[in-house]
Amino acid sequence: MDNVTDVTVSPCSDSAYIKPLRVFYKQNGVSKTWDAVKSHDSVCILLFNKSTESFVFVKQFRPAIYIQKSELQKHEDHWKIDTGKYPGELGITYELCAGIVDKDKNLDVIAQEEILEECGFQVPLEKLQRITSYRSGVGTNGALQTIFYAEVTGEMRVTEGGGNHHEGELIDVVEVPVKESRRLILDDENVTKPVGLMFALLWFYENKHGACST
Ligand SMILES: Nc1ncnc2c1ncn2[C@@H]1O[C@H](COP(=O)(O)OP(=O)(O)O[C@H]2O[C@H](CO)[C@@H](O)[C@H](O)[C@H]2O)[C@@H](O)[C@H]1O
Ligand SMILES: [Mg+2]
Repeated sequence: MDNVTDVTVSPCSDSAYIKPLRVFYKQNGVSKTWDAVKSHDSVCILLFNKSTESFVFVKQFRPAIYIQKSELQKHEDHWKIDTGKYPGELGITYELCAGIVDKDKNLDVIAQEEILEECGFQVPLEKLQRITSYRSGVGTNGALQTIFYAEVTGEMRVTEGGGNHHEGELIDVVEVPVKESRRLILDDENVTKPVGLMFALLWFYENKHGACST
């Protein structure tokens, strides 16, 4: 998964996923500009495996994280990244199972599909608990992310998960015991993770303490 080579980077103006835009506006009569990215909303799911008393997370290579942690070297109309100096592991994250809202379906249905595709669990819709929603960023991308919680068991696992291979998705499903989650994931700044995952763990510790024996 972290065997990432031949990295080149170019400007992007025709994406199916994001639209970089410049916003011109007046605030209290003062002219201003702001550069922002319009993108899809998303859903994510905190999965708790009752059979193993573990959280189910996904690990994957995230190009957006990788380029932030690397140095871009200009080459004519594009950039290169020296993967000897900046190995692919820099872009590996721990995340909640998640997906973009790019279909005209209810959010819980999209969440259900992502759980199956990425983690291999068949979860009935009524088992999905909507926790809340928040803005995933405020500076450049203010897309809405809705977070769900679902308890699963070993019997609900129908595939290995791993993402949609036709879309090139390469995902490792990792189970982290609740007892070790604070130390392994939450407290360790060397684990690259989005804030939604940290929020989800704190929400669980506060609201689902009785869901396991810890
Ligand atoms: N920018 C992009 N460039 C190229 N291909 C892309 C792409 N975004 C998605 N894809 C394609 O769509 C596939 C499915 O992606 P998902 O629906 O699982 O969204 P993802 O979890 O990556 O990000 C979603 O969920 C995370 C986790 O919360 C949010 O941070 C994020 O904004 C949201 O897109 C990817 O495997 C890839 O093929
Ligand atoms: Mg995803």
